[in-house]
Amino acid sequence: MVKTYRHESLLGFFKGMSFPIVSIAVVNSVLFGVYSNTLLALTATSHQQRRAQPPSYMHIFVAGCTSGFLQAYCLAPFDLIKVRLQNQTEPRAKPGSPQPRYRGPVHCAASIFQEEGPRGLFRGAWALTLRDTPTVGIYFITYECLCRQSTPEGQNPSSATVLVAGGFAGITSWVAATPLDVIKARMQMAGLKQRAYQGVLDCIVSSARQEGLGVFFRGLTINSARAFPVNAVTFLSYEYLLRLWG
Ligand SMILES: CN(C)C(=N)NCCC[C@H](N)C(=O)O
Repeated sequence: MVKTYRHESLLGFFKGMSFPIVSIAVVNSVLFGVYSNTLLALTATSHQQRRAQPPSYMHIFVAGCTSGFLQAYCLAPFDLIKVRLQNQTEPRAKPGSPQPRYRGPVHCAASIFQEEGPRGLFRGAWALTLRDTPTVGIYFITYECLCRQSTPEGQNPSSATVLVAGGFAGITSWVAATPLDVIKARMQMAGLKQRAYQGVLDCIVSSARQEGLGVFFRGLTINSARAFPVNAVTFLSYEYLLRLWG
């Protein structure tokens, strides 16, 4: 954080943000939409009825994994652009300093498309899918379990319960996701400077060989620290919007 601030000023912390702001709305719509509609298909109960007839944890896990799998493909191109922009560490445009490779998210998308074709925008998508499918299942199971434990039978959880359950759902799922999150980011950065990997397994094995097993927990603290507030607010918005419109 100190180096980023010194080297790139406060703006360095908001690198690559314009795209996730736009994309996270689309990705969350797919994430929560697929989750809720898969649960509807599995249990024939709508969001409102679920308090009275709570779905089984197996159904919640299956619905969560289904939504994790489908949202990963929507997320992949946006996530690639975010990672490429965040990993540009050249200082802000100073005369004489090397210019960053990408001028912004649109230029980044166009450059990847030109240099690597449309498939280039899905670099790391397989690692992202492996990361998100099981962990989004864990995400929703943790949320539903914590909500049920703190809410009387058949009632809606309070705002405080939703915030705490959502926050811990975020932390739990990101602890499980961090190892593949590290691999995903390496796959996305590969082919830029260092050699591209032969696949996810090659990336896992060579990363472990060169840097030891600790490499899979790089960024765990920061992932968990941000996951609590982000997902607390996400679930509160989800619950209230559905009650408003449900
Ligand atoms: C561990 N993973 C991948 C998840 N829990 N994904 C579900 C939503 C994550 C949320 N948009 C966030 O940025 O934390």
